[in-house]
Amino acid sequence: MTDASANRASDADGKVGVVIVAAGRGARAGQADGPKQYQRIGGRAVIAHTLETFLSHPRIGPVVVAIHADDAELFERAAGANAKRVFAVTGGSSRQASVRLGLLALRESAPAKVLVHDAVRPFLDVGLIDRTIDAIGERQGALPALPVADTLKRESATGMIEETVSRAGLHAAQTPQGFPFWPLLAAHEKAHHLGKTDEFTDDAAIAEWARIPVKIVTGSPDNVKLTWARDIAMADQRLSNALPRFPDIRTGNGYDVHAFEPGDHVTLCGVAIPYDRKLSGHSDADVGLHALTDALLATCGAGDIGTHFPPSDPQWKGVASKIFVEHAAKLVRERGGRIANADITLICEAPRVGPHREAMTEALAAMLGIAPERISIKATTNEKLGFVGRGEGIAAIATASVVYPGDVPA
Ligand SMILES: Nc1ccn([C@@H]2O[C@H](COP(=O)(O)OP(=O)(O)OP(=O)(O)O)[C@@H](O)[C@H]2O)c(=O)n1
Ligand SMILES: C[C@](O)(CO)[C@H](O)COP(=O)(O)O
Repeated sequence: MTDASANRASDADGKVGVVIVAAGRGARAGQADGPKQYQRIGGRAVIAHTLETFLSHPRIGPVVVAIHADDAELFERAAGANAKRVFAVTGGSSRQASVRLGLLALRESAPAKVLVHDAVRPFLDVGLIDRTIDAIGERQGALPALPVADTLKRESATGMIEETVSRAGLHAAQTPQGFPFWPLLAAHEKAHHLGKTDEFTDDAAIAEWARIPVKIVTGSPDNVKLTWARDIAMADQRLSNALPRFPDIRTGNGYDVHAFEPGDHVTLCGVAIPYDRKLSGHSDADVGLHALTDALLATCGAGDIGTHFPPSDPQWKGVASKIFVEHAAKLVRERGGRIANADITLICEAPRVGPHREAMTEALAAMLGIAPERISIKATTNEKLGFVGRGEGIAAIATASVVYPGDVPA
């Protein structure tokens, strides 16, 4: 709790006092790990969202939070730095009792107007606060409410419908409810002294009993009260959907090189190209497909081509490298990945790649199961530099992009 004077606001500065009731046990929500106001939605406690909205509103002055005697630690943890910007008081055994204790704690600050709000309505907004404050009069309260939209039925003791109740003029009450401070406190005190300590489920009802007129202002459909476990799950879902998403797009690269040896063709990107030499290797030495296999494996951290097809294993002797690429694509798919594109650059002085590009693209599209426009095959010479430039072999660089399910974890 803070130094009271730091938060004290008076009529003079026109700031509005607030009582947030947070002393309930949340029996209907039935959360095993603490009352609903301390459950996390969108990464923060329910009450932290509620506090934030009030504390960042320019018209709001002193804020009192009525908490349960057992919840001091939970509250401090949930409110974080904001715990020091409010007065925490111990609430009572009913909502009404908690409101009264909160109002008593505000007496010293003596605000002209007070808002009473449920901690478990975290989706209130600035407009709703303003509308409510604006409608408070010297002897008039303000209640945000929405017209009832469902047809209403009264149930009999036997579980049958007794009657259909007209919904004309009926509204569902929300909070924050606003009142001139002293008349509301007087009404609560009177009820308390008459032993009426838990018969009013909201402050508009106690005002009605004390003959304080209450004006209805438009509520907000978002301003739901979290009552059941399902409400908490939906609130969390709602806030999570509102967070920026970081789709799980991953890029992998691969590099390979094979030397020439005597022969009559080279196999590049699955296509046999007549040539006066061949590439030496354990398999068909398709340097482009080897680089691409590594790029695909890299997108899911699945090692490299040697992890899956060790050159020491005789079963891979002379095989078509297509099986390496198809295996890597299968691993990607098994993890839910969708290949967005594949890009291969072949680096050689000869043979010429251009005339075979279309056939290579088609072969790769079939291997990967993606459209040809998602495949790019490029070739370049090495400007006669280095081993590639001297015509001793062919190098290849490949890049693959894969979209995996879900988001990048925070
Ligand atoms: N003795 C009480 C009871 C309720 N409240 C507060 O009043 C608001 C609305 O009450 P409700 O939704 O009924 O909360 P709970 O009483 O906690 O729920 P339940 O009735 O399911 O136990 C909540 O912010 C709750 O913490 C309070 O401050 N003190
Ligand atoms: C005050 C209130 O939020 C108005 O709708 C509501 O009455 C409080 O909840 P409870 O279940 O009646 O305690």
